[in-house]
Amino acid sequence: MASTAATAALSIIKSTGGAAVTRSSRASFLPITSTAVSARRLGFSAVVDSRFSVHVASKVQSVRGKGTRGVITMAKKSVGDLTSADLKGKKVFVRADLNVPLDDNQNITDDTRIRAAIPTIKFLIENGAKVILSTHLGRPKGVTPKFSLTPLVPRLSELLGIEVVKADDCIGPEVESLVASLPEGGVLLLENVRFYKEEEKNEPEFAKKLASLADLYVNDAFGTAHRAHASTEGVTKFLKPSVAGFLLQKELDYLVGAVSNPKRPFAAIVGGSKVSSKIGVIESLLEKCDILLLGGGMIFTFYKAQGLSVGSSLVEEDKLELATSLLAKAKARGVSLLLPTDVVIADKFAPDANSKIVPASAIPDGWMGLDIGPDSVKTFNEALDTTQTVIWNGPMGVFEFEKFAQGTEAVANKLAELSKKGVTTIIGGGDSVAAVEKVGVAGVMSHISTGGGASLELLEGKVLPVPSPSPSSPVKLALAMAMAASIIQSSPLSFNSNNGKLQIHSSGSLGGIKLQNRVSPLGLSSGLGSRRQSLLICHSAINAKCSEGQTQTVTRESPTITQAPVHSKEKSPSLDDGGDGFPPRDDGDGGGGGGGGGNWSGGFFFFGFLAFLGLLKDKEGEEDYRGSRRR
Ligand SMILES: Nc1ncnc2c1ncn2[C@@H]1O[C@H](COP(=O)(O)OP(=O)(O)OP(=O)(O)O)[C@@H](O)[C@H]1O
Ligand SMILES: O=C(O)[C@H](O)COP(=O)(O)O
Repeated sequence: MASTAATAALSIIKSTGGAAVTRSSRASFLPITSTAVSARRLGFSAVVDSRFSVHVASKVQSVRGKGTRGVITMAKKSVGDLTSADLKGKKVFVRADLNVPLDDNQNITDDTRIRAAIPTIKFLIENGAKVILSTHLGRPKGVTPKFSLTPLVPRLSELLGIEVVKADDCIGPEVESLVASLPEGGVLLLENVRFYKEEEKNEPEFAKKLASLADLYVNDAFGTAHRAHASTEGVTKFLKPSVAGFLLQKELDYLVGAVSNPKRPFAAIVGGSKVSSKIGVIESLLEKCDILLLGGGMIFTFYKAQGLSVGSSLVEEDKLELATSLLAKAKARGVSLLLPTDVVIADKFAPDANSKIVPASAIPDGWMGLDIGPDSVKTFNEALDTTQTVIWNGPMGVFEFEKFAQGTEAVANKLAELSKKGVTTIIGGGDSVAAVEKVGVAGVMSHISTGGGASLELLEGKVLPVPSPSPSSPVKLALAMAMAASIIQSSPLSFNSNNGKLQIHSSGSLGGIKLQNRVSPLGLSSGLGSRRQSLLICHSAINAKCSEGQTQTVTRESPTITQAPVHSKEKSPSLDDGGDGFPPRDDGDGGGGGGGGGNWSGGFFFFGFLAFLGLLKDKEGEEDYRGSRRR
C-alpha cells in the first residue's frame, strides 16, 4: 500500500518539468532496490536522488539495528504514504506556507510558494480528499484587510485547475458550513490564520477548533516549519494522522539528508551581513563540512579578531572572541576555513561609491569592505572545484549594489557550473536565493529552499516542530539520520592562525586536487578605527529592504524581509517551485520566486527613512517572535 502511494507521489513529481525528469533519469541508472523503497516509505523520497535514498536506507538499517527511535513507525508519515482508501471523502487540513509577496495593488509578485504547495494539494484532491487549506500571510496584528488571502485565490485556482472556495474566517460556523458543502476533490482556503493571535501563541483551544474541521492533517509549510504555532504544531495534537507534505519532505531530504550525509568533499559557503546571525549555522557546519568558505559582512569581524584594520567595515565588536573561537574550532576539527584574501572596498555605503580592490590586510581608514575580491573568488573557485556537495547561505557582498555584486555572482555561477557536473548544490534560502535568481541560475541548482528562517534552523541542527504525531516525525528521523551519518570521517584540510596572521594551509589533496596555498599571511596593522556611525548607516541601509508590509523570507535575527521595497514591483527571487520535482526549474510563468526576500530595487534616497521604519518594524516583530519561536 505504501509503495503504491510512493509511486503515485513519484509520478506527480515527475509529471512536469524537464529538470525533474533529468534527475529521475539519472536515478534510473541505479538499481531500484528494496532499500530504496523502504527509504521512500520512511519519508525519504527516492525521487530526490536514488543514490541518496539508498544510502539513507542503509543508514536506516544500521540505525534500526541500534534501536534508534522513529524508524519502525514511519509507515505513514508522508502524504505519499496515504492512498485513495485513506483519503477519499476525508477532510484534510493542509497547512501550507503561502506567505507570498504582494505589491501595493495586492498583486502577487512572486508565486513560488504557491506553486510549491501544489503537488501535495493535487495529490490529495486527485485521491478524493476534501482539502481545507490554511496559511498565514505576513504578520498581521488582528484582522487586517491587506493581509487577506483573497488575492491568492485566482492563482491557486489556476494552478490547481479547479475553483478554490475561500472562507472569510478560519474557524466558526461559516467555515463549518463551507466545509460541510465541500465536495470530494474540492479546496476551501481558510482566511489568514494569523488574524487570530491564538495562532502564534499556539493556544490549544484555537488549535482544537482548527482541527475540528478535518479528519487528518498534512503539514507542507516548510517556510513556517520553525514556528510552533497552532496550525503548524498545535493541531497535530488533535488530528491523526498528521503527516508531512511533499514540499516539507523534499526540503528535509536536501537540507537535512544531504547535509548530514553528503558526498564528500563537502563545502559550506556562509556569507551575509552578520556573524551573530550565523553562529549556529557555522558551528553546526563546522561539525560536518570539509571546507568552509566565509564571505559577506561577517568577515570583517574575523579580520578584526585577527588584529587587522578593517576601516569602517561592518564589525560586531562583541563577537570578536566568538570569531576567534570559531577559527580555533575549525582548526581543531581540521576543517579548511578560507577567509577572503582581498576585498572590494568603498568610500561610502552606496551604489555609486568609489571602490577599489585591496588585500584584506590593507583596508584604509574611512573605507569599508563591501565584497570579496577577485583573488578570493579564484581561491574559492579552486576549493569548490574539489567538492561533491556544496551548501550556500548568505551573499559574499552587498550584491544589491551592482558594483559589489561580483563576488556573490561568481559564487552563484560557480555553483551552477558545478551543478551541471553533478555536484549537489543546495541554496539555503534567503538572500543567497535572491542572488542565484538574479544571476539566472536558480534552475540548475540541486535544491533551493523555500524557507529562510526554517532552513537556517535546520542547518543549525535544530529539530523543527513539524508533524510530530508520534515520536517518529520525519524531521526527527532525519536528524537521527544526521547523527548516524556524523560518524563518517572526512579528510579535511586545516586552518592555521600563525602569530596573529591569517593563513590557510593546504594539507594535501582533496578530491584528487591539491588546494593551492593561495591565502597569504596577512600583515598585522594597528589603529582599528571602527566608525560606529558609518556602520550604523551600513546596517540601516541593509535593513531598509525590510521596510514595510508582509513578511516573506526571514533571517532569524531580522525576520521581516517582505515584499520588494519602496514601491518596487521587481521580481523576487525564484525558489524551488516544488511542483515539478527536482531540481527546481524556472518555468518562466508567474512571478519568479518567493521566500528569498526580494531584490533590492533602488530608492536609495530614502535609505535613512526606510531604515528607520525597517528597524522599528523589525523591533516590533522581534518582540513577538522571540516569544513565539519554539513555544
Ligand atoms: N560586506 C558587507 N557589508 C555589509 N553588508 C553586507 C556585506 N556583505 C553582504 N552584506 C549584506 O548582507 C545581507 C544578507 O545578510 P543575511 O544575513 O540576511 O543573509 P542571508 O542568510 O542570505 O539571508 P537570510 O537570513 O534571509 O537567509 C545582504 O543584504 C547584503 O547586502
Ligand atoms: O516568510 C517566511 O519565512 C515564513 O512564511 C515565516 O514567516 P514568519 O517569519 O512571519 O513566521
